[in-house]
Amino acid sequence: MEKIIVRGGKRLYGTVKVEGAKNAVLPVIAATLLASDGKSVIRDVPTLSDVYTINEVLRNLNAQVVFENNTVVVDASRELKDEAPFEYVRKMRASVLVMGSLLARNGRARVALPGGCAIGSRPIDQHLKGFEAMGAHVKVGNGFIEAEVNGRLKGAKIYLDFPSVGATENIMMAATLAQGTTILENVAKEPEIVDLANFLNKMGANVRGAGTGTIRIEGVDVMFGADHNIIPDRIEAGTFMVAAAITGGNVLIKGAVPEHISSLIAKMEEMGVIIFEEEDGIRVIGPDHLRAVDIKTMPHPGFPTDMQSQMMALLLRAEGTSMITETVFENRFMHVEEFRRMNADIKIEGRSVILNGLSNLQGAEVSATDLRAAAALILTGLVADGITRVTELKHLDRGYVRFHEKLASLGADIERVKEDVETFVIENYVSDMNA
Ligand SMILES: CC(=O)N[C@H]1[C@@H](OP(=O)(O)OP(=O)(O)OC[C@H]2O[C@@H](n3ccc(=O)[nH]c3=O)[C@H](O)[C@@H]2O)O[C@H](CO)[C@@H](O)[C@@H]1O
Ligand SMILES: C=C(OP(=O)(O)O)C(=O)O
Repeated sequence: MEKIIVRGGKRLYGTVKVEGAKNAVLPVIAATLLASDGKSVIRDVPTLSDVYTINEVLRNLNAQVVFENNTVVVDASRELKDEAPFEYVRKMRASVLVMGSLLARNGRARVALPGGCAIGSRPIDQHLKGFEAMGAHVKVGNGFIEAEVNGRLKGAKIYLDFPSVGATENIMMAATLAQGTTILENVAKEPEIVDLANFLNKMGANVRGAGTGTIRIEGVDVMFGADHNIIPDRIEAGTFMVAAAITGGNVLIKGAVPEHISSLIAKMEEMGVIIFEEEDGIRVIGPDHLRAVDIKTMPHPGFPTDMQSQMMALLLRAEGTSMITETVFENRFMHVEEFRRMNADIKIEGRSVILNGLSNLQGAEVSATDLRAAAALILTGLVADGITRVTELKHLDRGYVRFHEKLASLGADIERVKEDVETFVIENYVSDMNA
């Protein structure tokens, strides 16, 4: 079993560079399927397990994909297959993002139903509502969603009941090759939506308004491969900002874009963290005393749910009582029990968590329940007394590249090991005997 082992107590200093954004690169790679002519070259691609998974999905659909030196090259000019099987969708829900491109390109798409996951049930009804409004017949059965259209998709006016990131992206991709104009209302405004729109426009699409609440897409007849650099990962940047703050360190996070994380900067400043914008990134200096604050996760530009668990770790070091309310996912508090194993004074009340900071955090064996929980537990380990062992690293590898190495380069006492269960039991037995 692989584990990350952290010994708490080191302040972090130095510079760390942010990778390309996971949540931008996945839809962009899905969008390359729209090009029936020419190759797409996607740069600044992080070496995450999710990227390998989406590349496999594309290869399975008959696209040619090469991933080398942080660059993905896709040739989707051959005839594409229609189906994304369960083995990929199960590994990564974002596989469902190929549906819009396939439907637009082939007139048919069959994608395994994603099902629920550790952070909630995560339905895709808004994606499907959009496809149906554009003339597709959608059928769900035998664990698959099948969407089919007679001829081409037709532009439509679509209102999303919630500004879903995935639905905005999937419908946007489908609408690029539709006949006529699509007006998408109440859409997600995340920076990753803007990045996708920029890529689609380079491919020959006509998408306007990304980043606002309404997106207008004039359908085009054909799209081409294009060259694109992925935006920096604001959630990875935010995670290192918390790492600096929680340890009372001083770290320059290179490549971080302040405008993408203004809600996080505001909340950290409210807590007393010192933050400077520098030419090539954001500098974070952790103070000796942190103040408690309340946080509510919201769609962008509200506070990102993907930073909720890392901020929970930081608030455990703040003086006073904080409340975190999760409004985006209905079940994104699985990590709370793991924090309690580290002696955190924390409880769940409905969709909120109430926590009292400054309890004596203790190292423990904890299990990552999702990728941000993995990062949050490691961050807590940086300041806990003794040794923290974090397991279930497959979650971490979905969203962070060489996380432990980057923290070690800033001075953390951290390693990643393959530890068999027997050795661990014996070690603990010996240390218990010596205690
Ligand atoms: C690969 C990727 O980019 N993942 C991000 C994306 O996920 P994802 O695109 O899955 O998130 P959504 O914005 O779609 O989901 C937000 C909420 O809307 C609900 N919903 C969504 C679609 C739908 O058809 N029906 C419905 O009810 C979901 O269950 C959830 O409660 O945005 C989330 C919210 O910022 C982030 O946490 C994820 O990191
Ligand atoms: C929830 C996340 O990702 P995904 O939507 O890929 O599960 C995340 O990045 O925190």
